[in-house]
Amino acid sequence: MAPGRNTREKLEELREVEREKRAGEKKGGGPDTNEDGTVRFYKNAASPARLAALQVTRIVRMREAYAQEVIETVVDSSDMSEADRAFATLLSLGVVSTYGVLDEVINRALDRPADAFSDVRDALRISTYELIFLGKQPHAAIDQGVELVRAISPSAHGLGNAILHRIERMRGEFPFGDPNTDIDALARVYAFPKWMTRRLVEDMGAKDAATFLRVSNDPAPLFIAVNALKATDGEVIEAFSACDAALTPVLVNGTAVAGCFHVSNPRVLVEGAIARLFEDGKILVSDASAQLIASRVLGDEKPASVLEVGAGRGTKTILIQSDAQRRFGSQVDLTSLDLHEFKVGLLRDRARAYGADLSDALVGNATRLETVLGDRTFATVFVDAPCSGLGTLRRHPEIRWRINKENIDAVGETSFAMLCSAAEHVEEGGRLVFSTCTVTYDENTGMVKRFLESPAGSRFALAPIDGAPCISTKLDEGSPDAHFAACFVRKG
Ligand SMILES: C[S@@+](CC[C@H](N)C(=O)[O-])C[C@H]1O[C@@H](n2cnc3c(N)ncnc32)[C@H](O)[C@@H]1O
Repeated sequence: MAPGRNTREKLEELREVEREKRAGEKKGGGPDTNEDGTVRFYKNAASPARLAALQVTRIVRMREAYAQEVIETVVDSSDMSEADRAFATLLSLGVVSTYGVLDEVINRALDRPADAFSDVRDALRISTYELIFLGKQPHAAIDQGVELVRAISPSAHGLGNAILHRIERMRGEFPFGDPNTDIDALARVYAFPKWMTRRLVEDMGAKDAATFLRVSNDPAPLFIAVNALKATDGEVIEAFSACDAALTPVLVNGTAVAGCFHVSNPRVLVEGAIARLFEDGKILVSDASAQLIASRVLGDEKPASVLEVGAGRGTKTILIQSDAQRRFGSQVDLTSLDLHEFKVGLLRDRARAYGADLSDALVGNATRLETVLGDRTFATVFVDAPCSGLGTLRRHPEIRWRINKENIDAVGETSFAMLCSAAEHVEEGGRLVFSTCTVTYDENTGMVKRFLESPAGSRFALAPIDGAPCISTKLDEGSPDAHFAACFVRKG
């Protein structure tokens, strides 16, 4: 998860910021904005796909929203042709993922970076993306860019024209250095913040970091999990093959994950028979690495009680119960906990819909679990920790520009405190499983080391998973997301 997102307070705060920005930009001659965040454009000749991308990227910027969610409301539900919807999606995701680099390029073309206020920048980013990252013909990209500027601020079209021509003249110099020797140029090529690129190279080594950066810009593959609480694998495979869609079993790090399948054609999910599998709670969408980790939480023997900390909206809760059903023939006694009441509400609804039993679903701060649990202990405690989410950038391309070093440190502190607090609630001989969906050393291997060296961790030993010290899935072409998990056993 991206740090600190999705709370109602945060949304309210963002709306307030947006109202203020709207008032400020209006004074500066900006366009009228509707309540849903869309802009009322001035007369222009920009193509529908580019205008839609402008709406999406502006809303993502102003509301700090996830691009995929805005695309669903602005693009997917529009009456544009399929080709236009695809182009609008390509532009929207491209712009939000390359945001900081586009701004750097635009700034290089400006005498003073403040010369283009934020609404005009939204328009310029689209054409700059087309020129720099899509290698589009200058004629079309610049003409359309000027129209986008006109749609936002008719008086700024001359400025827009001048800036885009300057960018076109400098594009041969991009990435302004040799990516093989200059880390800032490497960051620009793959559109990552420079500090993050340096950190990834330090943590992973140059070769793995370059693969990670490259693959993070690919479209995310689609995986489903068969919910063994409601369906069999055979039934689901048959339903897909009746729709002419093959399901491929998935190996993650060379290990088979029961009930996990790759879907090669995402469009098939809206087919009647497949949509019904979702409605009936027989399948759910979940990354294959997340499915692998959920299937390793319970260990070889059915535990008498399980506590899941950081349960969120309950995807892994459902997967854990589905795994218990598959392997032990019945569900486990499971208590879940999350900080946010609205997530716990969603978890309860989803658990019911998917047939997953909950002994309890608690709201509480897991850095101080004793305030909610007293001295209760469990045979297995699973901490699905909040993290920087860098392993999931293909699904949330915009978050790389929202995270900073301080966020990563802060979320790491929360995660460490959750792990130490959870350790107090593991029975003697019990399991403590820790997982993240990120790749930084401090949040993964460094966290394991830090925990084992801490007073809370001194009573635990690292227990291998599938013969390895931990699960660490790496990004590669077509691979699942990069996740991490480690398992500790409480010494007697
Ligand atoms: C990686 S996400 C969980 C994803 C979830 N397990 C799933 O499978 O859908 C981490 C979760 O930790 C929760 N969290 C963050 N800080 C917390 C805290 N101090 N106490 C309890 N939960 C917290 C977040 O609300 C978030 O839902």
